[in-house]
Amino acid sequence: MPSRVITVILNYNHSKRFALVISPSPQTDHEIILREARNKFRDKRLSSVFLVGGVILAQGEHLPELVSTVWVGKGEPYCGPPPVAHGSVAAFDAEVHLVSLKSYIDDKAIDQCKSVGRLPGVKLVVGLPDLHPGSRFPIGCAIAADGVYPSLIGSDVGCGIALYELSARPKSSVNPTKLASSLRGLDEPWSGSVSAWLSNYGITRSSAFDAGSLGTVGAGNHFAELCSVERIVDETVAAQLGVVVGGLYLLVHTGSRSLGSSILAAETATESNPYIPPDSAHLPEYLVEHDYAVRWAVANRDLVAHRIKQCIMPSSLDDSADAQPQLDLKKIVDVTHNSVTKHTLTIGDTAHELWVHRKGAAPADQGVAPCPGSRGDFSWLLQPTGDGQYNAHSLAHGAGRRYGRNVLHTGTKISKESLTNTSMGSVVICEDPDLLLEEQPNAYKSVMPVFEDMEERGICKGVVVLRPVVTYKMRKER
Ligand SMILES: Nc1nc2c(ncn2[C@@H]2O[C@H](COP(=O)(O)O)[C@@H](O)[C@H]2O)c(=O)[nH]1
Ligand SMILES: [Mn+2]
Repeated sequence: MPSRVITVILNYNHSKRFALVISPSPQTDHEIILREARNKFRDKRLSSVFLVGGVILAQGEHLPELVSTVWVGKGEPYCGPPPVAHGSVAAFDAEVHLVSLKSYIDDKAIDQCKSVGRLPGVKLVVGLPDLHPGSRFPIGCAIAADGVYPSLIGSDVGCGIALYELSARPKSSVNPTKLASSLRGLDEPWSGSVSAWLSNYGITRSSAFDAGSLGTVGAGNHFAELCSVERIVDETVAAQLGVVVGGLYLLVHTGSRSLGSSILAAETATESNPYIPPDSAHLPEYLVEHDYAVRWAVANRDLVAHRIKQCIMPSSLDDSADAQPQLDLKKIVDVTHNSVTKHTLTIGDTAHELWVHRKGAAPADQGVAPCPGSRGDFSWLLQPTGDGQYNAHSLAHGAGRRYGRNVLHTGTKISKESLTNTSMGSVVICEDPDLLLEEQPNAYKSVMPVFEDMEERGICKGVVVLRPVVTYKMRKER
């Protein structure tokens, strides 16, 4: 078993806790946990190790694979959270489906899918062809369970990708360098009324993240990309969407920024992967927060698009003077790829009402979904097909990472110029050198096999192929 990190909590005082790395060792996990706990908590009397629900880890035993939190005590009864549903930490094996013949899939991601399939209540795990390992749970994956595991959705609740029309027929030919230089001020807080913008999405609450973050792309894997149409594969669907050759479009990939992390942090304050059973009184409370983050993320993508249009096609409209600012460009599609939603799925011969967790998976029951490749590859618009049973009503949300971020800092040095000007003729704006390197096209799998794997499995067909023109990540203008 490779090294793993667990949280050790003092049974009678939950504010006392520490992270423990357990590496392969001749000692048992029981011995290692007690030795370290006695040291850290300065109490030689510590003698018992509990798993969630009060199950005792016996002397000489190793921890079950999926356990990430333990409580240590000195003989008193267990004081941690109640047992998980089904009353046991022993998990059941779920079905694991992989949609991949051609796409590269890291073994670690498959192991993560199998581990998740052993969590209580999980009935089906679908690894899509963009599947790749996450720090704890797989990405590019849909997980159907009786109840909800907030940690499986990740911290960026509501993250997704939307496509907007900037211009159906630009007046002059598109010049990537000129367009790139017009994208300014996008990392600054927006000057308009964030509460008025949020009210367009039915959001009347406010958060500490509204003023500084709403309308900004955010770092990491997020991006805004101007694209042209490379090829129309399905004329009928493209016409329904209003996507035409010669048009200029905008893909926006961003989420709920720190709002989503704050929601996950609240759920995981005492346990790193809590389970909310379907009949729990907490489930509706959690869903209120989840839905808030999902709507906030939609509002965020729209505001990023609105600001980008203002940069490229400045109008007389001054957002700071507008009492009720509105999205002023046509949105073609918007899909959320980190969320949980309810679906009916037949497992074996039985139909189940299940919560489908999508961690980097596009819904396949809401019409056309974007599948971005990378800033040096094409992006696809996909029409879902089939009955959604094999793929838990989900599609790949992108090409998926091929290499972890650290790997990209090793090897031959690549010039800034070759990273900011791609082989597709597009321009990249990213003034953070680390991010520029970590998000380079080579970091991602090729999108074509990802698309072909899904098409061959009968879960989607191609509609439009988009070519990147300018990819905006971030500027350092302050
Ligand atoms: N068209 C572009 N696609 C990109 C870019 N950077 C990443 N990607 C793709 O998006 C998904 C997003 O996945 P997430 O897990 O980070 O939400 C990723 O799998 C890539 O395929 C880009 O600059 N342009
Ligand atoms: Mn995302």
